[in-house]
Amino acid sequence: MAATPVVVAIDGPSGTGKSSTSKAVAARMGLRYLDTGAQYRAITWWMLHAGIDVEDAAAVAAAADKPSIVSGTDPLAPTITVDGTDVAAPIRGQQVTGAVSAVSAVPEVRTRITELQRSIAAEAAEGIVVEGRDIGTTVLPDADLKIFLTASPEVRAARRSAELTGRSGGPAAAGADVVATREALLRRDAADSGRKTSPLAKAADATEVDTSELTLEQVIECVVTLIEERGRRPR
Ligand SMILES: Nc1ncnc2c1ncn2[C@@H]1O[C@H](COP(=O)(O)OP(=O)(O)OP(=O)(O)O)[C@@H](O)[C@H]1O
Ligand SMILES: Nc1ccn([C@H]2C[C@H](O)[C@@H](COP(=O)(O)O)O2)c(=O)n1
Repeated sequence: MAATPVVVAIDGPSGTGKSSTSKAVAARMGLRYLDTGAQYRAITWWMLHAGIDVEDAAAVAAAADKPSIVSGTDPLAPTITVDGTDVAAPIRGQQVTGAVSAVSAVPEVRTRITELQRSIAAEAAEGIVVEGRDIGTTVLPDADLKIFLTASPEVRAARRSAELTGRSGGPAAAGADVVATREALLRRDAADSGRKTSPLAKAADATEVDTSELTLEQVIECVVTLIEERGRRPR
C-alpha cells in the first residue's frame, strides 16, 4: 500500500495520555504534532498577563484576536510562543491550569484557535497528529483516524501526581496529594464537557481506547497499528 499523509485526531479528558501518545506516535511515523491544549493555555497565559479578568467572557472575547500564538510541530521538540515569548513552562503552572477552562469556553477564543489549528494541519504535508478535546468532532471532522482516549479518574490522578512528584523532586511530595489531583481533574473535565461551544466529546466515528490497564508503549502500539491499517508506514 502506498504511504500517504495521514491526519490523526486524538481526544480525551485530562491525563489520559494524549500528549505522551501523540508525540511518540508522530515521532515514530514521521508526522507533525500539534498540542491544542498548549494553544488554549497560551492564550490564557496572555489574558492573565494582560490583566484581563478571565471570568469576564466579554472582556476575554474582545481580546481574543490580540495575541500572536505560534506552535512548533516537531514531535521531538514542540514549541509554543506568544508574541515571540517562549511560554512552554509558564503555561503548565497552576494559575493557567485554573483559568484555562473559562478562557477556552469563550466562543471567540475557540473560533480564533480553531482557525489556527486548521491552518497548521493543512500545512502539514507529511501528515499530523493533533490532540485535544474537540479535534474529531469540530476542528478536523474529516480526520483519517479518530481516537478517544479514556482512563479511570483514579489512574489519571495517580499518573498526574507521579508526574508532579517527579517534577518537584522526590518522595516528600509523594502522591502530590492524589485526592486533590483527582478532584481537580474531574472539575476540569466537567467544565470542558459542559461548555456550550465545542465541548469535550467523543466523535461518533472515533475508536475509544481505555488506557487504564495499558502501558504507554501499548497505547502507542495500538495507535500505530490503527494508522498502519490506513496505509501509512513509519519512515
Ligand atoms: N498508558 C500510560 N501508562 C502510564 N502512564 C502514562 C500512560 N499514558 C500517559 N502516562 C503518564 O501520565 C501522565 C499524563 O499523560 P499526558 O500528559 O500524556 O496526558 P494528557 O491526556 O495529554 O493530559 P492533559 O490533557 O492534562 O494535557 C504523564 O506523566 C504520562 O507520562
Ligand atoms: N482542543 C482543545 C484542547 C484543550 N482545550 C482546553 C480545555 C483544557 O482543560 C485546556 C488545557 O488542555 P490540556 O493542556 O490539559 O490538554 O484547554 C480545549 O478546550 N480544546
